[in-house]
Amino acid sequence: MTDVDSNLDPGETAKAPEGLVFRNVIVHANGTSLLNSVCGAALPGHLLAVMGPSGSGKTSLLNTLSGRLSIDSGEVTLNGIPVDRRIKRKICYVLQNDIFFSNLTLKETLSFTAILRLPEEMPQEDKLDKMMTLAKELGLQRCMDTTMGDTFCPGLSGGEKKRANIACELITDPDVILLDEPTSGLDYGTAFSLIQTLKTYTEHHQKTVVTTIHQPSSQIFFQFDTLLLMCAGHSVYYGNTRDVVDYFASIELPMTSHYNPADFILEKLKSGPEIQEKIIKASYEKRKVLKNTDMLTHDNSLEEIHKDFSAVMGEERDLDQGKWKWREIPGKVLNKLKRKPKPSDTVEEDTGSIHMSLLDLENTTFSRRKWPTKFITQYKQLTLRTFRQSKIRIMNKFKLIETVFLTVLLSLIWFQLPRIEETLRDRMGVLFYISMHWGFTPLFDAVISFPMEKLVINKERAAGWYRLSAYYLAKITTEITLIIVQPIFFLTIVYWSVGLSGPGPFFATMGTIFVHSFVGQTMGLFLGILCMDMRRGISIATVVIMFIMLLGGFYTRNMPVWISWIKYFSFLHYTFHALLYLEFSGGSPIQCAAETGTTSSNFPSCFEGNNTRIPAQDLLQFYRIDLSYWGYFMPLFVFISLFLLLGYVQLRFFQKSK
Ligand SMILES: Nc1ncnc2c1ncn2[C@@H]1O[C@H](COP(=O)(O)OP(=O)(O)OP(=O)(O)O)[C@@H](O)[C@H]1O
Repeated sequence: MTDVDSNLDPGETAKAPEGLVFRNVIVHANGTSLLNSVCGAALPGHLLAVMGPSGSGKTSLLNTLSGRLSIDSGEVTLNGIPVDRRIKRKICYVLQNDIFFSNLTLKETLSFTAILRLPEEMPQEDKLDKMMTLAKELGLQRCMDTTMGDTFCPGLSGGEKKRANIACELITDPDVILLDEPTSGLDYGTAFSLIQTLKTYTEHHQKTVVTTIHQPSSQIFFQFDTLLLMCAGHSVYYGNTRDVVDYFASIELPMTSHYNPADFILEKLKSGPEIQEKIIKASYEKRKVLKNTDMLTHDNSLEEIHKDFSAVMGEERDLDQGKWKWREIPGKVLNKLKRKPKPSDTVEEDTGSIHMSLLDLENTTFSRRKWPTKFITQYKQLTLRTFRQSKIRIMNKFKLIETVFLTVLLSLIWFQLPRIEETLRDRMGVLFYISMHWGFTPLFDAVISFPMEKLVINKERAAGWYRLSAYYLAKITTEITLIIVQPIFFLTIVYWSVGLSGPGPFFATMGTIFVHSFVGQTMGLFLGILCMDMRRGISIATVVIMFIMLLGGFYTRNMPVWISWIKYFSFLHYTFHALLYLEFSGGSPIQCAAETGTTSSNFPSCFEGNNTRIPAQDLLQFYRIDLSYWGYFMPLFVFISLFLLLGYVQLRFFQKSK
């Protein structure tokens, strides 16, 4: 029997501790030591603040606790169970930056999150009820119809956005909530109110909350129950927040009066290598002294136990050498570590039933599934969201003005082109222009769309909200739907104003332009994914467009044979030739050029025979349109499949979501 076992009361069984416990965590990345033997614990109903100077390892610790950074040695457990892939889902991580789609309202953002992140089995009304209750609890009910906004368009305030960020994570009812500097960028009043809301929520729902914090005011500082101080990757203090000043005094670093304790601590931690070394050394000394005392067996106050925790957990080697193990802590001590009393007996209120139903679901299918919702739900929701977000980019009033302007301009420039040999060049020009415009506009739109969404998608993918395939498919369907509206208007007017072939070829031209725009869009998406940076994407897209345009068949009709194969890489070549095919093989015939002293027809059937009209076959032959319409149309589908596949592979395997 171990020393600790002998302290167990009859009938009391040793249990694993509740909450998030981390012991002797060592983490390296790229040859740098990020965390050195870091210890601490976050208990249900308590707010744990992680403080330290910039670069001390606060974010690294949160990344480790959330499972985004792997540990080299040590242990992280939740309710006694090592944090693995499954347990990771019970931990939510509120990132420092509030990353949202700016065009959506708060209500749309939260509804989308609730529907996607809550289990499929939960009725949609319950999901939305839960979302509304949470919004109310976080004080967001007044701004539900405000857009999220960004630097360019105003929307939610900094504090509201932060609350929204927290709400998106709390919606799944996680056991542990990790927050990276939730008060950064907020004024004192907003920061204080946010921490208070967080504290109430933590106590009310008995959540385990760990938050990093940078230079809090003394009022904010004392809202935290427990404090973990970091210095150069070491945990130099873990214990009750109120005791930290005494602790510093005990290591001969007394605080002068009228000082904010948080400022005092940070000042000390930043005041040079000597003091830092002293603080780090003292923390290890303290652990050594405390390890031999029987601190877990006497009737300590919770605060004392917190202090003892830090000492005990710092001595993994001793634990491993067999004195006693964490899971063998006597039940009577554990009871002290358990829940704080709830502030009221009616805390569950109307969330209770939803909370319960969620727990029931947790224990059934939900916990066994990789994704909270089915593919079809994800696809539907993502399509709706992408539609709302993208429609402002693709269908804004400037785009509409541009389309109307070009429609009028083209209609006037080429108005009712006579079907005569002299205007063949213009006829080709208008068809080339149409192909170019409706290929390159979606290409450019798509190039910038992925880099714009990158941050949101990476955040959501890292937290496992949905399948990448659902997002990718939703993105493509939405954008192509939005993109084809404008060519319908443009073509319907320009085609008849110019006087192109006729009704049959009109519909075929429309179909060809749709598919052509789709090629442009998929190519743009691929380039956007490849670059993931708007400026680089646009530069590369410009070069690619020049290449495609040059080889499209309008400028380069007599290339040297040895290089002429290069034109097959230009999707514009196929569309342009398909449109020429439709134009020349259908509609009323083209009149031969009038014979004058200086000019004559280029077509033998005109100048050798007595034809006054150019046979369609001669026109196709003259412009080297060797394939049928379908022969030019089908390669466009090959381009679409290729770009879709390459884009997906790039996103899936080469763009990390962390
Ligand atoms: N992946 C990495 N590879 C190498 N070094 C890293 C990596 N991540 C973090 N670091 C380094 O580890 C140290 C701790 O970084 P961390 O972001 O955890 O600090 P922090 O306390 O959160 O700082 P801040 O308050 O400024 O956000 C820093 O010196 C940082 O440069």
